Amino acid sequence: MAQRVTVSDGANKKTSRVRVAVRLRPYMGTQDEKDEGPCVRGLDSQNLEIVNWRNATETVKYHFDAFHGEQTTQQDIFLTVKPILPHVLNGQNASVFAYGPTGAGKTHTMMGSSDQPGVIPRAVREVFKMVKAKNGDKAWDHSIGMSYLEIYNEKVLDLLSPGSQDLPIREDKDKNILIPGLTRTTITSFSDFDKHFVPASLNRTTASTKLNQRSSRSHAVLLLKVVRTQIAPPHRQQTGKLYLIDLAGSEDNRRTGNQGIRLKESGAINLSLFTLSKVVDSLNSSTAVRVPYRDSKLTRLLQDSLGGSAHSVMITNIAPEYKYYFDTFGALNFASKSKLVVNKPFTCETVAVAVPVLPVKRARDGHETGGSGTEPQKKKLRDERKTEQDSSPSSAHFHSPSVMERLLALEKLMMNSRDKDLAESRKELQEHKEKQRPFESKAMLFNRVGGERSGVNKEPAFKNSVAPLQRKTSASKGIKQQAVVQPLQVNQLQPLQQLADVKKQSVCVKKKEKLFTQVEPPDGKENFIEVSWENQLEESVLEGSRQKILQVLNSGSLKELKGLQQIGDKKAKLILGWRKIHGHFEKLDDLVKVEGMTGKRYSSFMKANILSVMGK
Ligand SMILES: Nc1ncnc2c1ncn2[C@@H]1O[C@H](COP(=O)(O)OP(=O)(O)OP(=O)(O)O)[C@@H](O)[C@H]1O
Repeated sequence: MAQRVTVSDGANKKTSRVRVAVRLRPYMGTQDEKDEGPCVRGLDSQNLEIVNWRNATETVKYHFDAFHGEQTTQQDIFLTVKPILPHVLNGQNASVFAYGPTGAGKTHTMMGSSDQPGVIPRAVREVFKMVKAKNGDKAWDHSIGMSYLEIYNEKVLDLLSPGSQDLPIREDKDKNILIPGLTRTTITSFSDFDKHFVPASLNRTTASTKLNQRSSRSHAVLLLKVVRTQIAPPHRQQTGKLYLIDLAGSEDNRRTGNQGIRLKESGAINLSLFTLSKVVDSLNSSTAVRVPYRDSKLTRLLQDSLGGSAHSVMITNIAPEYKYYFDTFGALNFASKSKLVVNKPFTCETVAVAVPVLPVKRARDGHETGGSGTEPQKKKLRDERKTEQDSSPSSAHFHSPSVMERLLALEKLMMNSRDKDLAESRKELQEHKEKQRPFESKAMLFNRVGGERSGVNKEPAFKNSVAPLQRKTSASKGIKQQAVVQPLQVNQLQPLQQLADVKKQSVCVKKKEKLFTQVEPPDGKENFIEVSWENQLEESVLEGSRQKILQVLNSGSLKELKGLQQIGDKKAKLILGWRKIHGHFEKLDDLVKVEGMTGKRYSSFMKANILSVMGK
């Protein structure tokens, strides 16, 4: 019976980090109508930089296990993958996948062409070569089987048996992932493989989108199973699996022009890619408790071949043209959460024209089409559609002026005008409250909000304190902004100071998280509370309000966002910009990741908005 081989270098220690390489495809004039030049460039074999959209005079620098520039050959890419292949012959599992925006070169990297074969044909050839070499010792017999499937709209379809139904993914008692009913063809040579692989590839679902004439609409997964059987007794047998995956491209439907079926495909693609990014994050994080393999078919399939004892290489494909800027930025952030902002000018020609206008333009576009669609859960996907349909009522909900809104606006006014007599303002507030008996209990809560805010008064008011977009003029500010980003991998070559900055960033995150639940200490004056104001509300009411706020944050237009309490024009744009890069807010707490939204402001924002929602 096949046994699972694990590699252990300590109890419960994850042994295999996902190795990340980035490949920059050559600049294509045809993809750049405005002739703006590249927005990203390599620095050396591990580092690259991309123009900072917030400040065109700066670049954001990334470090990876490997960086492959525009001149890279298919063989160079294969050499990044080659080291993991021998493990498959030792009964271990491995996976290689190409990730990146649509049109950035994933299929070119994985499949290639007849004159420039990609990772898949090269890896298969190499496996045969290794098996041949091993067969020389006569101790083990090897057999190789191939399966080939696509995951299309969250369905597992057999590419070697077109027309088959959605196949189930199961796990056996040894935690091996199996797909009952999936064709497995024994192959004895590379030409044998080619004979099956080429026609089966034509079965893959592709379609033309605005960004790629032949865009892959599914994740194509080639599985090689190498079974190694000991010739002499006790005839031990080991099975190693190699997954070679050409992922569908992450998509921004504002630019693909996707509608109807394409849009549905896109939702499924983005969902699985989002889950994949969470899985990779968890695997590379020392603190993650649960790896969310089960959240998509793709990651479920890869469960025994990605992370744990398996060996994985992710090739992130990126494109240099400005029109891919946000896709590239998103892909790089997925590939490495450990980024460094440096105050170093990029070449003037490449930054002068496009960057500063992009965020605003795209944020507006976002509302017209309902966002990029990077949804964390299937449920959210459904919710998103529902949200699209419900968008007007939702907007009305947050725009209809209410007593609570007016009360809160009054309080905001109080906070904004520092010179205003506090006692007088409170008197005014009290008058409003008295007029509205039905809201008495809520108004009491509001008073408490005001109490907590008495400490906030010492800080600039929200509207006036939103940081301008071009604010990264010092290294310290840059680092502060990254505080919301968890490092994916530690850059061994980073100077000590930079490593210290990364550490600082985690501390910062912790502090912010604490603020969410902490009740601010009394300031010795009036209106302070000892217990969390949330405890005063019924949980279901609170949850309902939170959901409404989250819905607006995730699908609201600029106008709808501005309808939220304490969200002005600048903050609304920053939220839209954040959404564009990172996808949706999974939870409300994620709002602190938006520039300028401190833990304190977040607490205040939540109170104001929950009360506002309740007051309607
Ligand atoms: N390194 C490269 N050198 C030359 N041409 C490339 C390179 N990478 C990609 N291309 C070309 O760019 C175009 C888009 O590439 P490809 O289809 O591989 O993108 P993709 O990321 O797989 O897109 P999708 O996700 O939409 O399937 C193709 O015409 C391809 O030949």
